[in-house]
Amino acid sequence: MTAWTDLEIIFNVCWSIFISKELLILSLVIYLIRMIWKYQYFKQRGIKTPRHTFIFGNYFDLIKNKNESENVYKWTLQLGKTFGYFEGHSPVLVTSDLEIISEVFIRQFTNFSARKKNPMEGADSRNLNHLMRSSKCRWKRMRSVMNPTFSKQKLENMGPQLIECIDRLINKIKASPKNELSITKVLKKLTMDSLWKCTYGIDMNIQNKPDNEYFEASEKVFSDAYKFKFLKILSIFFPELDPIWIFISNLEIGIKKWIGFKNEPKTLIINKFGKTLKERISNGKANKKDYMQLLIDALDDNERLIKKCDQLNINELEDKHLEKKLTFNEIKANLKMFMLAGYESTSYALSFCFHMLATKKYEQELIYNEIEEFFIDESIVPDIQNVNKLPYLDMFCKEILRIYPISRVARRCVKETMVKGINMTPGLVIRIDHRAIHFDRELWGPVDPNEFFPLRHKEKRNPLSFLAFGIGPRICLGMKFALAQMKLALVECLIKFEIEATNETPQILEFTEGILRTTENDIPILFKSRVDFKRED
Ligand code: HEM
Repeated sequence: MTAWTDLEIIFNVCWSIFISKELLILSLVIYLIRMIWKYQYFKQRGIKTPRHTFIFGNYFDLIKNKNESENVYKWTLQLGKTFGYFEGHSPVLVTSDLEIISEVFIRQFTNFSARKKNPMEGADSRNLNHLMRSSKCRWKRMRSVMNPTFSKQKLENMGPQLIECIDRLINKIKASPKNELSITKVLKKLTMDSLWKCTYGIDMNIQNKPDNEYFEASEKVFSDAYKFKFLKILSIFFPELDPIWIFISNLEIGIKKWIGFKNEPKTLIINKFGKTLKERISNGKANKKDYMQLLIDALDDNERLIKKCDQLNINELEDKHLEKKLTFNEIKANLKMFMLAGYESTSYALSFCFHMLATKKYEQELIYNEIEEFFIDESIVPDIQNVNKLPYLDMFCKEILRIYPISRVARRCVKETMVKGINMTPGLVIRIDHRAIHFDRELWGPVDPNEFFPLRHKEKRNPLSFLAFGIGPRICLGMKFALAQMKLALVECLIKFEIEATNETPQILEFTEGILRTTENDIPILFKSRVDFKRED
C-alpha cells in the first residue's frame, strides 16, 4: 500500500509541474501493460515458475527467513533443474543444469558478461561502477589490469606480511581471557588487516585497534544489506524508474551530510581510498608491486580513449587493442570493491573452518597429524608456498566451501542468444542454484553429499560441480589469496593451539543471507595451548 501511496505522490508532483494528466495516465497504462507482458516471459518459453503476484513477483517468497539459497533450492525440488521466478517483474532463470551453466558461464560468456545488479547501481558503465559491476569491454579492460594481482610471484612476496598479520591473531588469542574468543569479528579484522598490508601496502594494524572507523564503516555496508530499505524495494519493483530512485537516494545522502550527519559508510570508505591513493601517487613510484600499484600504473585520465575501447565488440576485441587503463575514479571504486569483496568472504570461510575443527575433533586430528609430519624438521617453517603441499588441509578447505558456499553466482544476459533451446534476451538474469549442485549425489557421491567428507575431493569431479569461487572468466579474482590465507592461518593456529567448542558454541550453524551467506551470530571457540607439537632438532 505504501509503495502505491508514494508513487501517487511522485506522479502528482510530476503532474502539477510538468505534464498533463492525460499523458501521465497513458504512461501508467503503457507501463502496466508492459509489466503484464513481462510476466509472460517464462510462459512464452515453456519454463515453469512458482506462483507469483502482480508487482512483487516472487520477491517476498525469495527473501523469506533471510535465506535465499534455501528458498531457491526448495523451488528446484518442486520445479526441476531449470525454472524461472520474478523479482518484481524482472525475470530470473535459475538452473542447476550443467549444460546450461557451461554455455552461459564459459562458451557463450561474451553474451553473459554482466552480473546480476540492483537497479540502484545504475548503468554498468557508470563512472563509479567497479569491476564487479561492469560488463562487456569495460569489464575486460579492468580485469586485464587486475589479473596479475595474485600471480605466483606476487603471492610469494605477500607471504611475510600475511604471516605478520596471523601472528597478531595468535597474540590476540593468547591475550584473550581463558583463551576463549568469539572468532567471527576477530577473523574479519585479520582478513582486513591482511588485505591492507598485502594489497595496499599499508599497515593499518586493525586487529589492535578496537574502534577503527574504517572497519566499522565496512561492517555497516554489509549489515545494511540485511536492512529493509524502502527505496531499494521500490527500485526492485519499478526498475525502469531507477533514475528517480538514484536521484532520491543521492539527495538523501546530500541532505544528511549537509545537516551534519556522519558520512554514509560507502562514502567514508571511498573518501579514505581517494586520500590514500592521492598520497601514494604524490609520493612518486613507490617501490611496491601490490594491487594498488598495479592500478596506479594503469592510471590514465584520457577518458575518451578509454571509453572508445569500451564501445568495441567484446567478441572481436583482441588483446592488442585492449587499453589496459583506468581513470582515477575507477581506481578509487576498485580499491573499495576489492576490500569489500575480500575481507568478509575469507573471514567467514575461516570461521566455518574453526567451527568444524572445534565440533569434529577427528578432522582436527587428521589435519594436525599432517601438519606435524610436514613441519617436524625445525628448519621448515610454515609459509605461503609450503602450506599448499598439505593435501588433506586443501581438501578440508574445499569441503568447507562446498557445504557452506558463501557467495551467489549469477550472470546477466547482454546479447540475445539461444541456450539449450531457450531464447535468452538482454536483462535476463541466470542464477545458479549452487545448493542443488554442491549437494548432488551424482556429482559428489557415493559418500552422502550432506556429510562433511574432505576425501571426496580426492576423486576427479566435474569442474562445474565446485562453485564456491564461481566459474569462467569472471571467477573470483582473490581465490588463491583467500585459500593461502585460510591455510596459513589454520596451520599457524593448529601448531599452537588445540581448538575446542565452548558451552555456547552451536553444534549446527544457522545461516542468514545479505550480500553473502553468513552466520547470524558470532562463534565462540576455545583455544587451548598445545604442548605436544614435536619437532626434530
Ligand atoms: C573464501 C573467500 C572467497 C570466496 C568464497 C569468494 C567467492 C567469490 C565468488 C563466488 C565470486 C563470483 C564469481 C563468479 O561470478 O563467477 C567472486 C568474485 C570476486 N571475488 Fe571473491 N571470494 C573470496 C575471496 C576473495 C578475495 C580475498 C578477494 C580479493 C582480495 C576477492 C575478490 C573478488 C573479485 C574482485 C571478484 C569479481 C571478479 C569479476 O567480476 O571479474 N574474493 N568471489
